[in-house]
Amino acid sequence: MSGRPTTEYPAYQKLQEIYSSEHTRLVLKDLFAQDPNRFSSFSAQYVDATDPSTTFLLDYSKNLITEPILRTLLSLAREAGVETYRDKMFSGEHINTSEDRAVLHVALRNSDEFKIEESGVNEVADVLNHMKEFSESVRSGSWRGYTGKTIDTIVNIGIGGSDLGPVMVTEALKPYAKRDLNVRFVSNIDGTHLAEVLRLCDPERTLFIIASKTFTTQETITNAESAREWFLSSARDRAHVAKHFVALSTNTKAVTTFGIDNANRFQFWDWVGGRYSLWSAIGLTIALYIGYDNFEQLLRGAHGMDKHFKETPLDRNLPVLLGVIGVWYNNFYGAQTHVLLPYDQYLHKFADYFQQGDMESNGKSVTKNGQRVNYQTGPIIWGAAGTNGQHSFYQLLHQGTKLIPADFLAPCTSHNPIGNSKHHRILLSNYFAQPEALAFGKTEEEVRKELGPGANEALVKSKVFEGNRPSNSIMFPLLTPRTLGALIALYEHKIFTQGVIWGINSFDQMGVELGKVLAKNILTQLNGPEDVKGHDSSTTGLIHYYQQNRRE
Ligand SMILES: O=P(O)(O)OC[C@H]1O[C@](O)(CO)[C@@H](O)[C@@H]1O
Repeated sequence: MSGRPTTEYPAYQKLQEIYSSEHTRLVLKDLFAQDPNRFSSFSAQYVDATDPSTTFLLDYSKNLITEPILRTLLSLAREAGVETYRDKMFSGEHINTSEDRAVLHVALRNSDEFKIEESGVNEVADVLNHMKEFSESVRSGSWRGYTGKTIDTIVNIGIGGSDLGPVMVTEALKPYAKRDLNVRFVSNIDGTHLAEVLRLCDPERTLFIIASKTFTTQETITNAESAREWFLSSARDRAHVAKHFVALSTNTKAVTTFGIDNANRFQFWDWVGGRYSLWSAIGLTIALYIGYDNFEQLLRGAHGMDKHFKETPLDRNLPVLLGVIGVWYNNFYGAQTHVLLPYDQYLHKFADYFQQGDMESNGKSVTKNGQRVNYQTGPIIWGAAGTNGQHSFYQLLHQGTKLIPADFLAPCTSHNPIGNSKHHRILLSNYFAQPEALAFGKTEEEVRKELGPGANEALVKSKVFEGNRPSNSIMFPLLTPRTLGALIALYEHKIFTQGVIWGINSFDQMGVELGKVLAKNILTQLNGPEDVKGHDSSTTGLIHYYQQNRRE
C-alpha cells in the first residue's frame, strides 16, 4: 500500500521470469507424482489460540506452485510492505489516505489485546453493551410495540455493507437463530423489494432497523421513509415510531432529523468501512437473530484470525498465503475471476458478500500515489453453493477456455444430518471430487479406453478433461459463529494483502460515485421530453422511450 506499482519490485520481475520459463511445466499431476508429501507441505491447520475447537484446514496443494514460486511470491509481499502496512492498520494509522481515515474493523472485535489510539475505539465496548441490552430485550419479549405486543419481525433496511454482511451471517448461522423471530431485508430502491417484505409484516409487531453509516444513502433513506409511512398508516401517532424504528449510523444529526430517538441510535465510527461493518452496530440484526452471545462468538472468531494475521510469519500466515497465490493467477496467468464455492447451503450468500468485500476494495486502477496501473488488480468474485453450481456453470470450470481459480469450503459435520448424514456424505463426496477432477482431469487415453475401439473422434475429444485447474480447499468441523468469524476475517485479510501488493487503496470506493451523481440529475429530468438535457443520444433515447411508454 506504499503506492509503488507492483511491477517495480524485484520479486515481481523474478516471478515474471519464473512464469515465462516454467509455467508450461507446472502440471499438477506431475507435481503430485514427484512429491508424495505435497499435501503436507502445502496445507496448514488453523487453530484459534484461545479456543482450539475453532479450527480449519487449508489445503493449497492443488495450486500451480512450487516451493521456490511460493517463496518468491512471499518476497513480493515483503517487498510491497505487507507486514509494515498490516502493523499500521492495527495501530490505527490513517492508511485510507484518500479519505484520511484509519481502518479499524479489527478494533471492533478486539478483546482489548491490541493497543489502538484512535478516537471512538474506547466507545466500542459501550456500543456492544447497548446492542446486548437491546437485543436481549427484544428477544425476551420485554420490548413491546405500540399496542403492547412483542416483536416477531425484524426488517433491516440498508444496502451494500449495511445489508450484505447481516444477510450473509443470518443465513449462515440460522441453526443458532430464534426461529420465532423473522428477519427480512430491504435493500433495493425498487419499490417491489419493500412492498413484498411489508406484505409479510404486522405493523404492531415489526421492528425496523435503519442501517446506514452515512444516513444519506438514497435507497436506504427512501425505503426507510416509505416504511415509516406504512407504519404510521396503522399506528397514526408519530410518538410510536420510537418503539418500532432504530438506527445504526455514524450520523447523529440525520438520524434525529428522521425522527429516531437518540436512545435508539447505535453508534459507529468513520474508521469502519461499510464492507467491513458487520462487526459494528451494523451487526445488530445478527445479534437480534442469533442472540448477543453468539454474535460475540462471531467477533471472537474474527479476533483469533486477526491475531494469526498480525503475529504469524508470512510463510505460515494463511490470509497472506491465499493472497499471494491469488496474485500468481491474477498477475501472471491472467486469470480474470475467482470463484467461491461453499459446500454448505448455509453459506449460500458467501460469494455475494465477498463480491462487495473484494471488488469494492480492490477494483481500482490507480495506485495510492495516483499512478495508472499497468497490471491487473482485483479479480471478479463470483460463486454459488455446491452442488447447485455443478449443474450450471461447472461445465465451464472443467472444460472452458478460461482459468478460474476456485476456493472450495465445507464443514465436516452438517447441522442437519438427515438420513443419518446421508445427504452430507453425498455433498462431501462432491466437495472432494470436484477439485480432484479440476486438478487431474481425464486424458484422451482414458477416454478411448472407456469408449472402446472405433469410438467417434469428436466424442473422444469432447470427453477429455485437460485438468491442471487450481483450487484451494477449506474444511472445518462445523459452521459455528466462531468459525464463521475466523473465515470472514481470513478473506478480509487476504483482500488486504493483495491491495498492499498492488499498491492501491483498498478502503475507499470512489468508483460508486459517478453513477449516483448522474442518477440524481436524471431524476429531475424524468417528467417530460422537454426536461431531458445534456445527454448522449443513447441515454436521451432511452429516457424518451420510458417517457412514451410508462403507465403511472
Ligand atoms: O451504510 P451506507 O452509508 O448507507 O452505505 C451503504 C453502502 O454504499 C457504499 O458507499 C457504496 O455505494 C458502500 O460502500 C456502503 O456499504
